[in-house]
Amino acid sequence: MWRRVVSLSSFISSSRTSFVAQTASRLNTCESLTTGIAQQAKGVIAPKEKTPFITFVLGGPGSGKGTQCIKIVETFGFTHLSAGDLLRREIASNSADGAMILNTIKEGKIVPSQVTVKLIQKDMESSDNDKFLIDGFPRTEENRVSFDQIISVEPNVVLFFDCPEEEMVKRVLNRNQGRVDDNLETIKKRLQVFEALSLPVINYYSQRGKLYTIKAIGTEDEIFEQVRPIFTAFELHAAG
Ligand SMILES: Nc1ncnc2c1ncn2[C@@H]1O[C@H](COP(=O)(O)OP(=O)(O)OP(=O)(O)O)[C@@H](O)[C@H]1O
Ligand SMILES: Nc1ccn([C@@H]2O[C@H](COP(=O)(O)O)[C@@H](O)[C@H]2O)c(=O)n1
Ligand SMILES: [Mg+2]
Repeated sequence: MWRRVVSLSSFISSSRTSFVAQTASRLNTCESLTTGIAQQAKGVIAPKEKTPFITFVLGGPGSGKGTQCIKIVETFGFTHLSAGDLLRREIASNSADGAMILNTIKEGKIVPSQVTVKLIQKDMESSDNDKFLIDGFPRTEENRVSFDQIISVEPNVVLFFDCPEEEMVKRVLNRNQGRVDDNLETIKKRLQVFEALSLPVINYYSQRGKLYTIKAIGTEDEIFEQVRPIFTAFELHAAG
């Protein structure tokens, strides 16, 4: 179904096969699609566009982003795209960028934005959902600008899991998932990168009124009770 719609979407979009155009085409029903496309091709009606609902999920290493994303997906039906997981998937698939990504992650540094944004874009475009949690992104100002240029959609919500450093270190060292960056040396570097490069992005969204800060201490359920009303409010808003 998605493949067919993608190929048809080239009729809708004029010069660039944008995410919005592809999303718009997905939102048409199969039946109305053929008629709609034909009418658009003749210039009778404008393409129906629906912008996806985007949540960026930010916080230091081990602050609990991935853990809370699982709960948000279960409760609110988002699609979870973890930038770190997408990069690890590239390493595992032995892609051309795999070795570069592995070295960057081991060093606790940030992978060039275009690489990460293209991976996010690919998963967004192949999803039937229009609600995305983009976890661990944007980590830098360069990430943010690159997303803006390539995907051209503003986030609706930016969550910031604010966790004390010593708690983050403790959680990462206990994580036990075999990650190459879960060691004290790399964690120290990741914390430095977070402070120097990610905090400015968090401040950027705070100034634009998009930031929701969660106190990321306590049990997983207690933390989720701070998250829940944010999305409930958006659901009510959409319904009302
Ligand atoms: N509230 C919590 N209390 C105690 N441990 C937690 C809590 N939330 C998550 N954890 C545990 O802490 C570890 C790190 O959590 P998680 O992987 O969700 O963090 P993250 O922010 O995604 O980290 P990273 O940026 O490194 O991917 C995991 O082992 C997780 O089970
Ligand atoms: N936007 C991003 C996100 C991640 N990375 C690299 O992956 C590492 C692990 O990320 P997690 O979100 O799983 O913690 C991270 O330390 C970076 O090396 C990135 O470059 N850009
Ligand atoms: Mg994570």
